Amino acid sequence: MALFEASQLHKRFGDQVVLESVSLAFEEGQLSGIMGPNGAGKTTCFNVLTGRFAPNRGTVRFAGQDITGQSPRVIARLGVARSFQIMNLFNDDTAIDNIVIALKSVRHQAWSVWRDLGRCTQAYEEAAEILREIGLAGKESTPCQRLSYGERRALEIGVALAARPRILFLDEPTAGLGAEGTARLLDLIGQLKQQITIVIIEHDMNFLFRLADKISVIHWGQVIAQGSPAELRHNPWVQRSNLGAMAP
Ligand SMILES: Nc1ncnc2c1ncn2[C@@H]1O[C@H](COP(=O)(O)OP(=O)(O)OP(=O)(O)O)[C@@H](O)[C@H]1O
Repeated sequence: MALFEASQLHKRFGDQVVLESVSLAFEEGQLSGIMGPNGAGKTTCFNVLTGRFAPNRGTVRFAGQDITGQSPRVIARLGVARSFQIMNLFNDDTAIDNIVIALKSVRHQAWSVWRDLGRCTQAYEEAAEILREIGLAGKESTPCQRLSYGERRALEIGVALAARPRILFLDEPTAGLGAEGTARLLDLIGQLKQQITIVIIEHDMNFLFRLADKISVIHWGQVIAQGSPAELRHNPWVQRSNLGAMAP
């Protein structure tokens, strides 16, 4: 059984059907990619999978449990983390404080404990370890707004990892990154995929084809193609979109 499964999801906004019937399965330990044209419904799909919107029909299961229509908070607590196209960081706080605030051990504490965080060395050690994992060792005390754009994108992933999730959803992680930043992120996510199940929406096909174990193409509110990068290379739709050339 897949770690995370969506079955026949249907989502409409008023009269506009965005997801007609989308079924997806993400296997534990794999990196799954989602691609498709602009406006195809990829972010809406993430929003339904992670609880921001309830589907009109269909089911979502995580680790064998039906989580359809549960709130983002409940779903996050079960071990599902996500990042957004637009970054969600506290710009005035340091890199390490952004991580500390998001730590599972800290979030579950009372506010009085949070105020005493300056003395909570264990939380800071855990956060420093996450900063090392995402390649930001040495930037602990740097205010978030003084980090480069690429460093902030990495920090956002660190914030998601701070919840120690079982599955991580990343919405267009390369957005706004140049070639060098994208190459660094490729290395980072390549390392993270050894430790955690990851699902990525990505427009950068080269990036996705190099990282993903499996890719699903969403178009017209449905999954129109699915397979490994090598399998997708032979898919007629992918070939027409001139994406097949990027498969290994
Ligand atoms: N909260 C909402 N209310 C109404 N319509 C919405 C809402 N969220 C998304 N939509 C519509 O759903 C459609 C799909 O949008 P979505 O952002 O999911 O596509 P996408 O595939 O992620 O696009 P992109 O690749 O450009 O990010 C769009 O027409 C959008 O306007």
